[in-house]
Amino acid sequence: MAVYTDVTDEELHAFVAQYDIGSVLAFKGIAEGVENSNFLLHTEAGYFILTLYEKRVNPAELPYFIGLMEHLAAAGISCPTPLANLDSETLGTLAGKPAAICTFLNGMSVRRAKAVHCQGLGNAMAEMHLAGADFTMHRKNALTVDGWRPLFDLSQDRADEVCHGLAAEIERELTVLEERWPRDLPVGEIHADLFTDNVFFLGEELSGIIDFYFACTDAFAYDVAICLNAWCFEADDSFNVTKARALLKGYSSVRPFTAAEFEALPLLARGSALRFLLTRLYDWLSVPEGALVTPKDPMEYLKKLRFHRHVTSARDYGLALGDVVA
Ligand SMILES: Nc1ncnc2c1ncn2[C@@H]1O[C@H](COP(=O)(O)OP(=O)(O)OP(=O)(O)O)[C@@H](O)[C@H]1O
Ligand SMILES: N[C@@H](CCO)C(=O)O
Repeated sequence: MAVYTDVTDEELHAFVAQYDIGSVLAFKGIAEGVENSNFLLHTEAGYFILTLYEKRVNPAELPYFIGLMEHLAAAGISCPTPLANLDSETLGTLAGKPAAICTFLNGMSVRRAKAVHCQGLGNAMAEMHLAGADFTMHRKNALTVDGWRPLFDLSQDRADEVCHGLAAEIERELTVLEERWPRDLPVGEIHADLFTDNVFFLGEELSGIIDFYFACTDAFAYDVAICLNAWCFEADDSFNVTKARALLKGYSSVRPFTAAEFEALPLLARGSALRFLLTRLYDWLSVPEGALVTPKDPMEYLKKLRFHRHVTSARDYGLALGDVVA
């Protein structure tokens, strides 16, 4: 469950009174999510999401996340828009935590994405990348190649409890990726956690993107690689090239890939698989006794990583050089 902080009626009313959204009609905690406390807020002006930022979000980075959502929303991207209060501030304090109220987005995440959803995702991701081009703030990606080894150090000794030989396999992979990681690809603001639970659809139409709290300044194609992993594998771990082709076509019809991005895609997909393997491995080994959270399966990402290791070209993902590269 993701309500870590209790908010009293008095605190809530005083907080909402700082905004021009009328008085509170209803307020309830949202169970989904694990990072922050989220509440559905109904006021005389409509529905909103109230978020209290919990300990894994660095308060110093909130202006970047809030600013990026504001910027993208103003550019026409369907993402939560932070509301400014009567003092023109988008970030306040509630129950001792940094807090913001954002617009509510209609739609639902899909349990089983179809190719048409992947195509819509590709379109929207490319539009988001283009819309971020004139955003002036930047944030280093803490979870790219330079951050993986320190993260691995935290789990290395116990990695083989999850799978025999895992520590050695990760060590070999890290060595390869540190050596070959591409550093000269087109960069900009990326979402970096565009999993199915963060994308809403109304039927087959994409209606919104949420949860920008891993967003950072990094290679656009790395965001694409994250999505290949999160959207294009089936429950039996097989890769669905039809979905991948739809995702890549959807993306490149808005923002064509460069030749360097085409070349780098298999390596970026390996790196992205390793990134989620490492964070999941850490979380798996760190679940406190009796905790209610179910950690996500690190092995899913080991299997994805092994798949990409055998990919020799982005053609294997259904991307045709002649078709899409500018
Ligand atoms: N702007 C929004 N409009 C509608 N629903 C939203 C919005 N923001 C969040 N939600 C709802 O709240 C849930 C949790 O939000 P979110 O994924 O941002 O939380 P989190 O704790 O940061 O998540 P995570 O654990 O995925 O990092 C979402 O699954 C969605 O149901
Ligand atoms: N999307 C991440 C968790 C939240 O960042 C994962 O599936 O491992």
